[in-house]
Amino acid sequence: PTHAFWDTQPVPKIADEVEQSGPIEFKTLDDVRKDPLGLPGLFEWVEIDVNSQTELQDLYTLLNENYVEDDDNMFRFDYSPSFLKWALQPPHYYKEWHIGVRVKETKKLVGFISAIPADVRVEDKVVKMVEINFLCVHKKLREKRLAPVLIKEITRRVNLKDIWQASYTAGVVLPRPVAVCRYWHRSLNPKKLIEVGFSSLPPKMTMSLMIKYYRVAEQLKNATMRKLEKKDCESATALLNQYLSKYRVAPTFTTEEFWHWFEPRENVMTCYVKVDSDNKVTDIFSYYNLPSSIIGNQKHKTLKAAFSFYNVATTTTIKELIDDALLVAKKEEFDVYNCLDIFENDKFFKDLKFAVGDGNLQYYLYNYSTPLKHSSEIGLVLL
Ligand SMILES: COc1cccc(CC(=N)NC(=O)c2cccnc2OC2CCNCC2)c1
Repeated sequence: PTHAFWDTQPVPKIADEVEQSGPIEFKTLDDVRKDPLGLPGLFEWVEIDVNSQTELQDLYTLLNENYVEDDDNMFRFDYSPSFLKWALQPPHYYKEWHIGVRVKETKKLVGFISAIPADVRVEDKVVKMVEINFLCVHKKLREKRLAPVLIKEITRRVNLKDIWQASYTAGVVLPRPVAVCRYWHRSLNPKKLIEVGFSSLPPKMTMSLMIKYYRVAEQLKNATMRKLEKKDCESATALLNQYLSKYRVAPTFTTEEFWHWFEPRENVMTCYVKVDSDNKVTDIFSYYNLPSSIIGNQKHKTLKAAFSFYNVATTTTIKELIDDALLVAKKEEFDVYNCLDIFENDKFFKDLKFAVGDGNLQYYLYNYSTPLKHSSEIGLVLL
């Protein structure tokens, strides 16, 4: 059976045509098991305490060695410990939602899944939900049906907090995508990208021509853009929430949540703003730092990648804004700047010399049916 597990879950069938948006099943706390799901005898459930350096390091190592790879198995995401701590501890997080599976005897961490709270509007309804991320089973334990157990256990623990919906992304097609998105890359260090096999030298192109072609601007188009500061938060949050209201699927942020997600954090989050004469934020660009291990390359160990986060252009154009993001990312020594074709991103791909990637990223909602969206109707970014 293609989807032995997913056909048992409250998600729309692949072929479903839905009209109205809304929950698929209705359960109450009484319907939720109070005890953890059963695990095969060798394994035990643990809570990963991301405030513990050693447990955070265990999580880092599990993901560094066993998490998502590109389709050609040349690269594997290499989330840093400080990134993971940031991603897992937004306001109102629960430590119970940082679930690990360890081998009883050796205490080796062999599985993980996480949830964080998020208010996500779907069409005209704000849904209290969680964002599921970092589902990972050790390479040596694949095909043992561990992932369905991790998914059921995180679902149970989220339900215990009276939350019944979730959002998640995956490179694979499951029942049933809310949107199918393409990813696009903008070379910043073409020489290295060609050396590691991320990009190839087009025919008739020389390396020096390639370097020249991808050279970024010398100066910011928006000369007054500067790093976000705490004093900007109120107006930046209002600006972002207002901007996101035009998308069919988008989060809403409190000022506290905004500051957690956008405060500049070295090697994790970069956020620049432009303010008007009243010191109100009018434009924002932001990206997160997600390197990838380069599998089997002796000269280069790591691909430095910036991933576009949330951007708002009101006194400039999105093209000029992202041009400035590229300049700052180059200055921060990133090799590549990655985007999905969500928001209005397809307006700048060509002019800013992005190249389309070789895969798709699907967006999903759990226990919530809604008509399929075009990628440009998505205003939600998962880490
Ligand atoms: C270049 O190194 C890679 C290492 C692992 C996977 C991929 C391909 C891939 N799967 N890319 C994405 O999912 C992706 C491409 C552009 C923007 N965001 C993305 O994913 C984000 C959001 C979902 N969680 C992972 C990071 C590339």
